[in-house]
Amino acid sequence: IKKKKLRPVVYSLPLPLLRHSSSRTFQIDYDKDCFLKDGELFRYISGSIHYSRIPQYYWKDRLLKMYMAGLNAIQTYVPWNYHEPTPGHYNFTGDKSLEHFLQLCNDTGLFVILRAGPYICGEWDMGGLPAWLLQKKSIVLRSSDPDYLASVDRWMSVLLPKVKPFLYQNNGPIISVQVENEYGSYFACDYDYLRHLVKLFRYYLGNDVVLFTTDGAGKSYLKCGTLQGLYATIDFGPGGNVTQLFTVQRHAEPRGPLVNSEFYTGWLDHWGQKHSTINKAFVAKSLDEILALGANKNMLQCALNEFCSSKGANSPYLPQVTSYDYDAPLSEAGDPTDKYFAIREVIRKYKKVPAGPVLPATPKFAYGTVLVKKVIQFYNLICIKLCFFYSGARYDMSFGFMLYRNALPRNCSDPCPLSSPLNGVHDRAYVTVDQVFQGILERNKIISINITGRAGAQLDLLVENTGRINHGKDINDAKGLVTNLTLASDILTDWTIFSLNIDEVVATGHLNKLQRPQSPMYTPATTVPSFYVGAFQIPSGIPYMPQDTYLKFQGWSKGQVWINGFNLGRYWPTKGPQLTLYVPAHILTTSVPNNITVLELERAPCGEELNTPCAVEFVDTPVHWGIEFQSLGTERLKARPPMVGRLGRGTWSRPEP
Ligand SMILES: CCCCNC(=S)N1C[C@H](O)[C@@H](O)[C@@H](O)[C@H]1CO
Repeated sequence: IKKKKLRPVVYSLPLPLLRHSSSRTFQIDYDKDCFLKDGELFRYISGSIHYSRIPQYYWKDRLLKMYMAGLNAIQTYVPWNYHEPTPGHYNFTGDKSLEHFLQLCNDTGLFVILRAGPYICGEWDMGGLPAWLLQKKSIVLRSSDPDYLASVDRWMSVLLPKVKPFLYQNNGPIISVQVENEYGSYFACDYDYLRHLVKLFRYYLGNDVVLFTTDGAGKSYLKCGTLQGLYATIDFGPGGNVTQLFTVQRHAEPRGPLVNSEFYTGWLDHWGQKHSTINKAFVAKSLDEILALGANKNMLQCALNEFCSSKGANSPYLPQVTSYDYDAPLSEAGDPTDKYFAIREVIRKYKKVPAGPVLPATPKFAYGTVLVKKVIQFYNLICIKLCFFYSGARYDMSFGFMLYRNALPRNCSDPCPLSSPLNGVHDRAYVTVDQVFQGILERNKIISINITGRAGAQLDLLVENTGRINHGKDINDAKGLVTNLTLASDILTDWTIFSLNIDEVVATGHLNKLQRPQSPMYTPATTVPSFYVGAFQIPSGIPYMPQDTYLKFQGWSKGQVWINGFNLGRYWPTKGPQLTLYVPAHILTTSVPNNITVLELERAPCGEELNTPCAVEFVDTPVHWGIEFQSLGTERLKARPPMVGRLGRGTWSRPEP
């Protein structure tokens, strides 16, 4: 039999990197209190950039801008749930190609400080831990819980072998790897867990790589966050006494380099709170003090975006906004700000800053108003094949919506109270009876509403996950109806649960083909969660088109939006402060009309009953500090005064461990 010629199996390996180990070294010198790179004193001035929040299309642009700022390193988180969305299934392709990102850092001449988790915080859903861990209701996250550790072991057996070829010792850019994240701020204080992680990281990465921890600049944090064999670093923002703050690090590390792993150049935003800003001069002054001490430092340099819905929340429950603007030196669109140039001038005092022009802000284009029309109410989606029936099984939809359906067990011609006595709506439930809107139940805020309907009428609760708590003891943040509801004195049971991945529905393009309302039960009410679709053509032949833009929802309430199937995230202008969504150019096209799909959950400013057309608007400047009063138009909240909070973290007092 003719031997079948075996074709070489070609793997899509990342760009070639010398895989063999080299003579390169990166170490800590405890005599000279510094890092040594190939035996020479080395101090890093690093900037945070989260590859998981930037389309691959823009990685090079952002990295070059960070390089031109004078940084010699970047710091990035690896969100576990970004790469293992369901147990045992991994994705490191496209915008998730960590290896490609690491190669680009290498090519750009930037070293990498890799914050490998398994927990990362980072205003990311559940701090990067996958929601499917919560299928074990009693799991103790970030501990020696055997089920948690088994999942961590499996995840690290996939991640760390991918990381190893990119270590500096192997001719890669990674000079150090962070284990866990601010563990000292967590209640468990489980040293066996940290020991387990050290063994795991050493097993896969070897004994040469510098492993470190990061904790708030307080002895109480270092107590449970540090471990022998992991170099202890701290984080603090501007406004403190840097010499005094570094004495805290010296409690854990009497010798070795001073390191601030998170110097806050801005701060995070929550829906309904004022936009956080920190004055650039304030930042520059503190940065100067830190660098004058010879310390190593990482700062949040590059703002980012939360496409899809991986945004986290803080406790007491406050979901974070879609944009990770953070008032960072590089904006969410990658535009250098005044703060960027102020920081660059400080760095110039301590090291050579690359000559040549800084890459300019990318051009933005205001494509103008685009009409959209209502095509289907959310509940009618259930009949589309993408729906799933979950007969009460504990299914924690990682992202998106769950629909809970029941029949009214009693006649509520006179209003009956529908309540969540144990505050178990996680996080917002849009309530209808026979498709007639009744109201909204909201975690921590609205735990009872009155509803009306005849016995046996169809009660629907569309439950929205607005982000899992990513910091502190409440990160076991399961979603859906996590405790019973009552209708008057009845406990409602036997729900039919639909868990719908809206991204999949939108990606089918089916909604954009719908020409008119799809159901005899269709009501023109503008207050039932509904999909609106539209399209707009960007003329071809115009140089440099398409360009970045921002999408504005004047008069809309709350929802999500997709363009050409790309999930741009949540809008919530009635809460603010973010009033526009960044739209990166690469999701737009000039060759065919661009599709817009809007899921408005509350009230649209348009429709038959209002006799007004529905529209959204593409503008060329972002608004991060406003709020949209439905009737009153836009009022700009006064920009927040520079925040000087404890540890420079703004007004948030860090929860004690
Ligand atoms: C209000 C609590 C904020 C918790 N987060 C804190 S302290 N931070 C430290 C944390 O390590 C980092 O990932 C970020 O989450 C940062 C805030 O941007």
